[in-house]
Amino acid sequence: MGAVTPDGSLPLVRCEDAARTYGRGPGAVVAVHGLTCAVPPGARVCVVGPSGSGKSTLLHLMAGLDRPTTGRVSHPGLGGESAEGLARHIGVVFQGPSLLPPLTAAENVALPLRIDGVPEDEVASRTGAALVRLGLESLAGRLPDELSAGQAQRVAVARVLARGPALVLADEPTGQLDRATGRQVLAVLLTAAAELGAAVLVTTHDPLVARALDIRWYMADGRLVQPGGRTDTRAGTRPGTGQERGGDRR
Ligand SMILES: Nc1ncnc2c1ncn2[C@@H]1O[C@H](COP(=O)(O)OP(=O)(O)OP(=O)(O)O)[C@@H](O)[C@H]1O
Repeated sequence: MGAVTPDGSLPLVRCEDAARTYGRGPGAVVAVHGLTCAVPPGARVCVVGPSGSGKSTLLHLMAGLDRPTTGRVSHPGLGGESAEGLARHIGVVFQGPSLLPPLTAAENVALPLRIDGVPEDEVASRTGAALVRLGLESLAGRLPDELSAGQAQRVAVARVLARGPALVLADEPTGQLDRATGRQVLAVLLTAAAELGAAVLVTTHDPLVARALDIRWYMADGRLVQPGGRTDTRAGTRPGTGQERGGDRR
């Protein structure tokens, strides 16, 4: 547990001097250098930076999919640190195709709920609601092969949102879509997350995507930097302020 965010709530995720190095010895790559940052409930954060700047590594650390080599990543606002507990509270949207090919769109959305042991009538209602929220009800019976890339990505978003996460982490969710489709997918993601009260953190290279979010963190060479290029040793968030970097960070 740790300090609260400016509005008094515990951050959903907090990185304290978290670093991740891949490999050892002379070939080691420091993907992120001691990052300190936090995402409070309901925040809409964009992590912007060029390819290789460490955005995905940061997202994986926040999701609990990877561990920092040094420093700490914690989830004080999510009431538990186990991997299983985190998976229920954090939804991850990946860049590329992530649907299971033999399952229909609806079955893909329902699968994590079934794995969670949700009763079957509730699986049906939550799946239906998620598909409607993403405008996919007419595509519920289609297989992934029968969907466009944008439709498939919307199903992936529906699958994440059906579990009712407190935090959605989206790694370049529009990276493989054309610009118009990408914007549409991002818009429905943000609207649906807002309806559910979920915080969102999106990584992107695309300044247009970044503009759709309230808070922008910039990364370069594994560090959080200010837009002008200075290293930002701590990034924090106050939801809805449109700030470029944090004020009170922890
Ligand atoms: N599994 C790995 N093994 C070795 N190096 C890695 C590994 N994953 C990432 N890296 C390196 O870590 C650095 C940061 O990579 P990361 O994928 O986090 O950047 P990114 O900003 O998300 O890039 P992109 O926008 O291209 O996805 C890069 O130099 C990358 O080559």
